[in-house]
Amino acid sequence: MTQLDFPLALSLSGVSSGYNGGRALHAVSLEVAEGSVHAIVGHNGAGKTTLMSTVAGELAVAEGRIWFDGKDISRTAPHRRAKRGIGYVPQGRRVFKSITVAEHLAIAHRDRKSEWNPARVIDLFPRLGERMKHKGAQLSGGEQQMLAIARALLTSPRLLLLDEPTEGLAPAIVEQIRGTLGKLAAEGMTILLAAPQPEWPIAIADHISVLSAGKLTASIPGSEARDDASSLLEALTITAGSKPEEEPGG
Ligand SMILES: Nc1ncnc2c1ncn2[C@@H]1O[C@H](COP(=O)(O)OP(=O)(O)OP(=O)(O)O)[C@@H](O)[C@H]1O
Repeated sequence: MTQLDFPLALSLSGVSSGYNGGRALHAVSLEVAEGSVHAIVGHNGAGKTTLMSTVAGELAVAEGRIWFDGKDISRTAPHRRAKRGIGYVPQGRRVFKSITVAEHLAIAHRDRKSEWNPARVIDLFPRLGERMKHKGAQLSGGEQQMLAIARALLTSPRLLLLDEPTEGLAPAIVEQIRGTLGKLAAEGMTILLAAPQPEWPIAIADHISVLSAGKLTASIPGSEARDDASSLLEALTITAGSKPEEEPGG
């Protein structure tokens, strides 16, 4: 699939954002076609989380515009973006330690008429079905990640944002998460995900972009990356160790 074959689900135009008046993201322009998987790869500190939380609305857009489903959501509050169909799986998972898997799912499943329900997410992640009475603190990292994705799916998103969903997980679990995301993508879910390296996303991505020091420095179709990932790896190598630009007074 090329970016032009399908309508756009998400579009960023010259988006900058950051912390304490400074910028960690610099004029990022990005298009995610409906039903496609777009992977953002970049080293630690490249700005992946900043980008994801800006799209989710947790971080304000300082410059530029974000469109979702053809509407300008640049100033839309996070809960309204969620209502419009943006599901966010943040880095670190944000699973509650003291409540059970069943309770997490019940809380997330607010809209009884939605196309996703606890039975459907358990179908996708059978392991969660076996851990329903376990509290967040008793879950492994992989189970917490599954729960974080399940919780986002229960909001019936049309765009799923995943920030480093395989961070710290064993290879077998990474494979499982990749398989599940591939399945969701095959069912038509639009996915924007962030990862430090292209290794695992390359198999499912329709498009891969490199983020470095808050700027997009390379962007190629997934099919091209699967044939030859050298340009991506080169972009990552060139930018290894580069630091985000300091803003005066930032
Ligand atoms: N809460 C914060 N306050 C101030 N600066 C921050 C904050 N969070 C991130 N930064 C800075 O913004 C820049 C981008 O960080 P960000 O977390 O977006 O990168 P990342 O690519 O997600 O890295 P990682 O892989 O380590 O999560 C870094 O220089 C980081 O130090």
